[in-house]
Formats: sequence, structure tokens, C-alpha cells
Amino acid sequence: MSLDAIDTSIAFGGLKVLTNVSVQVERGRITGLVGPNGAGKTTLFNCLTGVVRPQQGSVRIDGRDISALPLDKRIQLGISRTFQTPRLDLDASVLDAVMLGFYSRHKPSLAASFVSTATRRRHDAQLREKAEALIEQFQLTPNPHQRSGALSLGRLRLLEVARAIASEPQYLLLDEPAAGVDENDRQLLARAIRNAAARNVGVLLVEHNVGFVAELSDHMLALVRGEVVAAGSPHAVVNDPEVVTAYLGGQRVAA
Ligand SMILES: Nc1ncnc2c1ncn2[C@@H]1O[C@H](COP(=O)(O)OP(=O)(O)OP(=O)(O)O)[C@@H](O)[C@H]1O
Repeated sequence: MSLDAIDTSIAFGGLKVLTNVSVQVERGRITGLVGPNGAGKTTLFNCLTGVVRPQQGSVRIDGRDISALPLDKRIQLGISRTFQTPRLDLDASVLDAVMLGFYSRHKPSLAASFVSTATRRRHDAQLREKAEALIEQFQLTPNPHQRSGALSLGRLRLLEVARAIASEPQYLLLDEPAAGVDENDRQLLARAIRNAAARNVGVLLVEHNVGFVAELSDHMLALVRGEVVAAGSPHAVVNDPEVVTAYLGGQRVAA
């Protein structure tokens, strides 16, 4: 079971951004994607989520071609993502923001409108409990009714990840989740990512912090100018000469 971009190429106004790029995000594994600024990481992300369509190649989920499906349909199939800049309603409470994750995937059906108010209340209470457990696990705030906007940038990133996990995705795509996050929050984030993979979620982790990616990933991929220059174990990728030169400015990162 995997989410795959196969042989994808995309150009914006003549500028080649991805050239024959393939990536496989397997259920239960963490795939790390690294590359210098402008390498095409977010564009690859956007291909997987349906924000942009590749001009060549395909995207498959568990073997099914979803290249033509829009973002909302992919969410229903179990793909959840976060953004480089968290997209949250800052006026909503932390609890509501996390609970939105549950509803983003499982929209109330027509059948649900026939269930009794008591059943619905019980269901909502269960979701609230699950959301509160996530808020505690991520140590987001001691007060779940606090305005999201009162959280630090690091906590907002964690809140976005908690909301993505609340949608119970099969595939979780994280775009620079550790940027601007302090060491304590980074540990919480790492634990949450490992927990997700342990629950058979396939994780794609895009990060500038190569050490963080290498520590967490089972498999890594490096993009340089829209091409895959290295793929394999974290150790192999961070020590690949082309990666060292292009991404790390000639300095090795141990893994
Ligand atoms: N919609 C677009 N229209 C035109 N050019 C784009 C578009 N999206 C991305 N690009 C260009 O494609 C290239 C790759 O951008 P992308 O954001 O995918 O890289 P990245 O590896 O995620 O970079 P960063 O680490 O800085 O976020 C850049 O040169 C960018 O300017």
C-alpha cells in the first residue's frame, strides 16, 4: 500500500520544476524529502495532493490512478497535508481547530441527519475526547478553549499536524513542520510522526533540517533543481556527494 508519484514532470512558463521525479510513500514508513530552496519539494507535494497537475506522469494511491482527482476527493481517500505557513482560523479555539480535522474527512452524510440527537451528541462527545487527547499528546495548551491565535508559531505548526492526524489519514504529508519550532516542540513533533507511522500511516516529511529528517526517516530522497539526485537510506542520502555539495554547502551531516 503506497502513495506514488510516478515519473512526474512539470514546468511553469518554460521553467522546468520537476523532471521525471518518482517518489513512493509507503504505509507505516516515514519518507524524508530534502533539497535546497527552489528544488521542487513543495511542487512535488502539490502534485501528490492535487493542487497542481503534472504535465507528465501520474499519481497513484494504493495502485489507483488519482491524477485527475481534485484535492477534496484525495482528502476523502485518506491524504492529509500541512502547509509551510499554517492555514488555520486563528479565532477558532484550539479544540475546534483539532475537531475540524475529524470533520474534514468524514463529512456528515444524509444518513447522519436521521440519527437521533442523543446519538449525535454521543458521537460529538467521543470526537471531543479524541481531540482533547491529541491536544494533551502535543502539549498544545492546558486550556483547549484558548484562541488558536494566542499560540506561538511552533505550537501553531503542532496544532496543524494534530488536526491533520485527527482526520485519521492513511497518508500524512508534512511540509516543513519543524520550521520555527523549538527543541522541546520538535521532540513532540518527532514522537507524533513516529506514532503515526507506527499506526500504519505513510508519512512524507519535507524539511530543511536535514538532521531531523535523517533521524526520523526510513527512506530518503534528495531533489536538486527538480531532479532526484539520491534516494535510499538516510545515511546514504546525506553522505551522497551531490547532496553534500548542492544542499549542505560541502559540509557532511552524520546519520
Ligand atoms: N505556481 C508557480 N508558478 C511559477 N513558478 C513556480 C510556481 N510554483 C513554484 N514555482 C517555482 O518552482 C520552483 C520550485 O519551487 P518549490 O516551491 O517547489 O521549491 P521548494 O523546494 O519547495 O523550495 P523551498 O524550500 O524554498 O520551499 C521555484 O523556482 C519556484 O519559484
